[in-house]
Amino acid sequence: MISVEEARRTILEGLAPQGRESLMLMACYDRVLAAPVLARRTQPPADFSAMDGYAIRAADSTSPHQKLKLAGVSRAGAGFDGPLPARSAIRIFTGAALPDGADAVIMQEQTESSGDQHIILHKSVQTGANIRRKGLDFTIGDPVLEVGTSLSPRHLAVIAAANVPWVEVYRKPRIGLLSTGDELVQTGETLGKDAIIDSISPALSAMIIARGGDVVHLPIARDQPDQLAAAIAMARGCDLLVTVGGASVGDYDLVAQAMQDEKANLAFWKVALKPGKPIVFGRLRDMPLLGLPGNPVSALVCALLFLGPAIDALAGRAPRLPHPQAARLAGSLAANGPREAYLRAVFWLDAEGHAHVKPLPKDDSSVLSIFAQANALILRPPHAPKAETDDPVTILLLDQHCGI
Ligand SMILES: Nc1nc2c(c(=O)[nH]1)N[C@H]1C(S)=C(S)[C@@H](COP(=O)(O)OP(=O)(O)OC[C@H]3O[C@@H](n4cnc5c(N)ncnc54)[C@H](O)[C@@H]3O)O[C@H]1N2
Ligand code: MOO
Repeated sequence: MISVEEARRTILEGLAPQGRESLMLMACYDRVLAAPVLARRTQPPADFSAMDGYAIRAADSTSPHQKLKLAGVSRAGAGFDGPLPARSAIRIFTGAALPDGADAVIMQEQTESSGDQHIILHKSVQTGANIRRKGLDFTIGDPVLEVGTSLSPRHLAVIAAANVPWVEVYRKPRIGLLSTGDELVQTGETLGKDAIIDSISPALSAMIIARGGDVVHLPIARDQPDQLAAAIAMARGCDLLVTVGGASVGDYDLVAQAMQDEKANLAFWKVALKPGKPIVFGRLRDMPLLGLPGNPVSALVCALLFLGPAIDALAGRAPRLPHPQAARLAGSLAANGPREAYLRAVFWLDAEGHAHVKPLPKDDSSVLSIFAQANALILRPPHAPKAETDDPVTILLLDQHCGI
């Protein structure tokens, strides 16, 4: 059995974006840049006022109560035409271009109108006061964003300001999703005596979308080699095929077998992890295949630890994992066995901001109702000794960011 870390490294090593496309800016939210964004204009395009007030020569403000003639107006989008006349001021508004010859803006609160087309200055101002210089933000040709940036609203703002309407992004990874098992039916279908509802596909489907992939839904494959082979064949063109169930050693657990039959390159089929020991990874011809275990909690914990980072790598992002955090244990834990364990738990902050975590009961990998109450996992290294109330433990938060 290999470690969680080694398994993740093996999965990620061969994964990279499989294509790129040019998209309209407004369609780029949460996509990943495949080329740097270069500014197609200078921003601001000229020296602009940062305040409502008067454009002046700073030298005219040095003597107290200086009176200046009002020579015109400069508004955002409609600047004053011509140079600033001597011993004059131009009424100027925030975002308006500075007239030639002016080298400062005095805020209107620091002036007073004398009622005869003149103003009186109540303060002296320095050269450059309240001016946003041309190119303060960026200059034409400047790289404003780098390859690999995950585009959030603030990134869209700078791309728009740089006058870039089309953006080069990586194509979304296509993730095939294939559940296996004779017992499986879909939610809402008529239930046979031994039926189990496929609860994992809807969860993984949501996670794939949340992590930036497109889901290719494949039909449930029954526990027969030819059915599984047919379903796998339908996944052609996917960037990654995820199978669920059939990853263990039972007579009807066919995923590793199918990979051997197809002469796939099988990298591993067991990881020292609890829950989630039977997890398969390999390559079928050119397509990577991640075989998740069928127990629902195991499948979702494996998705968090392996599938999420794999989608990130295929999408061109740095692989994301929940950040480990320290918390005080509220309860007790038995010594851990040889597998790295992830225990369902509830985390909270007390009034002083200290983190606490309480392990949840029924730690069986089929029990979804408890997993649904958890907001954290306690991470137990292999062979961790038993732990008691107030002992420090490491937790991972199950927040929106991880997609589970
Ligand atoms: N002799 C051994 N038996 C098992 C081992 C082992 O090492 N030796 N490992 C156990 C562990 S750990 C797990 S986890 C499971 C994983 O088994 P499989 O990946 O082969 O999954 P199945 O046998 O197909 O199903 C297990 C369980 O999960 C239910 N299931 C399957 N798919 C879904 C789905 N899409 N939605 C909801 N529930 C699903 C299925 O009905 C079974 O109850 O193997 C242990 N056995
Ligand atoms: O993945 Mo299995 O949980 O370890 O039940």
